[in-house]
Amino acid sequence: MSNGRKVRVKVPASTANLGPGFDTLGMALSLYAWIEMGEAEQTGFHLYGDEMKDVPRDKSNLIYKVAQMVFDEAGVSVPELEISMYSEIPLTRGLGSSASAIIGGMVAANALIGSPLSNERIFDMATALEKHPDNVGASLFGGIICAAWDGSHADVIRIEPPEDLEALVVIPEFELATSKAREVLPSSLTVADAVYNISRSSLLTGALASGRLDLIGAAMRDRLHQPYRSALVPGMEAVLAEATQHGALGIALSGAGPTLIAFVDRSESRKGELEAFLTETMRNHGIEAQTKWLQPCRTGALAESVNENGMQNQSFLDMIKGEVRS
Ligand SMILES: Nc1ncnc2c1ncn2[C@@H]1O[C@H](COP(=O)(O)OP(=O)(O)O)[C@@H](O)[C@H]1O
Ligand SMILES: N[C@@H](CCOP(=O)(O)O)C(=O)O
Repeated sequence: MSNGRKVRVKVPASTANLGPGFDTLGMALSLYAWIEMGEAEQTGFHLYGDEMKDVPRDKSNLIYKVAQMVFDEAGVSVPELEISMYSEIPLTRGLGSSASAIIGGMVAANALIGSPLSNERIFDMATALEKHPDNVGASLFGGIICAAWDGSHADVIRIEPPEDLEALVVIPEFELATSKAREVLPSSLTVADAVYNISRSSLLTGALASGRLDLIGAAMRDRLHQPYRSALVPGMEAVLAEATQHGALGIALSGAGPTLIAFVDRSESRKGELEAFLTETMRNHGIEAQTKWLQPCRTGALAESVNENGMQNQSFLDMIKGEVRS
């Protein structure tokens, strides 16, 4: 029998790598997915929004599967679930939709059974599934994360994003699966390229931690993945080469792409020029792309009970309408 308990989780999107920090640096962004989960007598899904149209509505759904992993880990049995989800995070574009689904599903499932698992355990379980800690860390902890995965455990440091940092994402219309964008990577690198990336990744971490926005442009350069992925994203090479001349502090492929992410100083006066440059350059290469101004998101996935003490008793859809309007 269902105990009637329900939880809701709001989980942010993320951008991984930030240029040189391949599989280690990530940042949460102000673009969200909302998940409601409750124990049920029969499993059912209510998926809303354009991004959810091709997502499975049976027990093969990622949210259902990760919830069962959490219950197994905690030693409890909750076989039937009612799951609602709305997401504004585009799928397969390099903004961490799979990581947000994994983290959102795990955090919701854990909250539903009284939070027996620590966030650190959830981080390890999510990283084992996603295979790299950069997106899942950002969606779980918020802010900027630096993480290292040894195959069974991820160590992580969270950095508070600099106050003045703002992001412009350029989201091409086409999809690019992370698995496909990993297939084009070389199996080995020269020491010179490894040093190039280690030094910039370290510099970028230091620059973000100390608010040295002036160093971001030089620090975001990469020789480990972007040169190999540029053939998959027409226009990317030109955009990466020239965006800093149009007001960007720095620019990178977001995660495995095809989205590109430019960082700007909030007070930058050439934001319109940058947006026009990015859109037109992509269009000149045959790519239509949508732009969005986003903020670094300082909080990670948050769960709250739906019915407890009369709090949060509005319907999932009414809650979404209020959240997305505001
Ligand atoms: N809410 C969700 N429910 C089920 N599967 C999802 C959900 N969100 C994402 N996914 C899965 O994750 C895939 C996208 O992951 P990936 O290729 O890593 O790209 P990205 O994480 O950058 O959006 C989707 O094609 C889909 O299979
Ligand atoms: N470090 C990974 C990040 C993939 O991010 P996604 O948002 O594209 O899933 C990589 O670069 O492959």
